[in-house]
Amino acid sequence: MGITRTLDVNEVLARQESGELKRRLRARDLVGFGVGIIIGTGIFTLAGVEAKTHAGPAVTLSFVIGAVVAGFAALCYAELASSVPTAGSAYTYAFATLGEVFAWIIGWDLLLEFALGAAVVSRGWSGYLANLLGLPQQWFGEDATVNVGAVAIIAILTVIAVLGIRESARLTNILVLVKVAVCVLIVAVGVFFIKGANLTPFIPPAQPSEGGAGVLHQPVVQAGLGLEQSVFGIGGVISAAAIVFFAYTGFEALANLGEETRNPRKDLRIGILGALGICALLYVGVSLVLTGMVPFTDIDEGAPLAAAFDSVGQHWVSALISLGAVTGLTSVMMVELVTIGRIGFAMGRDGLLPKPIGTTHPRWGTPHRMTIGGAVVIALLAAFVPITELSDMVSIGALSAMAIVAIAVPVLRRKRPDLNRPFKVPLSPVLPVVAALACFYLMLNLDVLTWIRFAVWLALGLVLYFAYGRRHSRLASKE
Ligand SMILES: NC(=[NH2+])NCCC[C@H](N)C(=O)O
Repeated sequence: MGITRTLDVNEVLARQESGELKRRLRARDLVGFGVGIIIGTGIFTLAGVEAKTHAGPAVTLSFVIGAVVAGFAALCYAELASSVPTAGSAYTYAFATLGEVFAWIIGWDLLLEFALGAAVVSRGWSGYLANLLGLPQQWFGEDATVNVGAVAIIAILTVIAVLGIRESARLTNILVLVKVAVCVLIVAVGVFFIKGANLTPFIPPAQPSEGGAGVLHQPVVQAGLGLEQSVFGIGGVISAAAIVFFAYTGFEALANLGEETRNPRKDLRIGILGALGICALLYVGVSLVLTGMVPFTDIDEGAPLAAAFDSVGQHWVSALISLGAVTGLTSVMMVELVTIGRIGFAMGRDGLLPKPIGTTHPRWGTPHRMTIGGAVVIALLAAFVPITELSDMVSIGALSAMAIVAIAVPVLRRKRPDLNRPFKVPLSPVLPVVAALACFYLMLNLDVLTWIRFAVWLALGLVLYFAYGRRHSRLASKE
C-alpha cells in the first residue's frame, strides 16, 4: 500500500478509550476556545486596512463572504469531528480517507498554520501592549532586534498549556468574556456615530491600483489571467474577502479537542458552529460601524478602531479597545499552543513524528513534549523575524486544510456508510464540493509570493516524509 495506506476508522475510534488525554471540556469551554482563537488581529486591524485599500465600506460584504465560506467549511468539520473525534483533526481525517502521504502533508500544513499563527499574533500582542502601557519600542515594537514581549507571553502561556486543558480553558474563558464585551461595546456605541454619507457608495468603483504591485504581490488569479491590476469594485471586495478570511481562521482548532471533550458527539459541533456564528455576527457589526464612522479613505491603518472612536471624541471606548485587543490576542495564542500540542501528539502517536512526541505527561495529561517544542520554535521565530506580513501564509494553510476536510466528508460517507454520524452536512456531496471550491477560489486571491512560500513549505514537508515518516510510520511495521 505504501504511501497511500490508510488508518482504520475503528482504530481511531478505539483510541477514544485510551484515556491519555483528559476529558475535561464541556460545550461552553469549546465555544470559549473557538471564540478565543477566532477573534484577533483580523477584526482589530485587517478590517480597517482592507476597507482603506481594497473594498471601501463593502469590507462588510467581504466579511459576509468570509463567513459563508468559513460556515460551509465548519459544517464539514462538524460532521467529521462529531463522528470521528480525535486529537488529530484534519490530519487524522485525511489519514482515514485519502492516505498517509496526504495526511502527513495536511499535518505539516496545520503545524505551519498554528505555529505561524501564534508567532504572528505574539508580535502584534507585544506592539499593542507597548502602546497600552508606554513600553519601549526597541523591546516590544515591530523593529525590535529581539522581541522580548512576544517571547515572554509565549513562555507564560506554554506553562499553562502544559499544566492542563482545564487550566487553559479557564484562562481562555475569562479572556474571551473581556474581548466579546469590548466588541459588543464597539457596536453598541458605534451605531450612534454612523453617517450614511460614509457608506455611500457602498462599493466604490473599481480603479487601477496605484503604480501597480510587482508580480509577486498580485493575487494569483490576476497574475495568472494577466488581468489589469485593480482595487475596489467587486474584484476588490473579493480580494479583501481572501485577506480578511484570516479573521475566521482558527475555529478548526476545536476539532483537535475530540479526546478531551466530555461529550464529543454533541459538544464539538456546538463549539464549532456556535463560535463561528458568534464571531461572524460581531465581525459584520464591527466592520459596519467602523466604515460608517469614518470615511474609508481616512481610516487609520495602525489602529483603525481606536482611531475611529478618538475621531468622534469617545476616548474611553478607544482605551477599552486596546485592552480588548491585548486580552483578545492573548487568548488566540493560548488556543494556538494547545492545538499545536494535539496535532504533534497525533502525528507522533502514528509514528510520523518521533514516538515520544506522541505521549502525554503522566500527571498533567497534556502532550507536553510537543507543546514545549512547538513553543520554542514559535518563540524563536517571534523573537527575531519580522513575520507580521506572513499572516497570509496562515490563511493559505487554513484554507487548504478546509478544502481537504470538505472533500473527506463525501469520501468517508462512501467508505464507511455505516458510521454513526450524530451530525450530517446537508446536501452532501454538493455542499462539501462547493465548500472546497470556495476555499480554493479564496486561495487564488492570495498573492503569488504567498503561494511560492507555501509550495516551498510543502516541498520541505515531502522531503521529511520520505526521509523519516514513511519508514517510521506505525503502519509501515504492519505491512
Ligand atoms: N491558527 C490560526 N489560524 N491562527 C490565526 C488566528 C487568527 C485570528 N482569527 C485573528 O483574526 O487574529
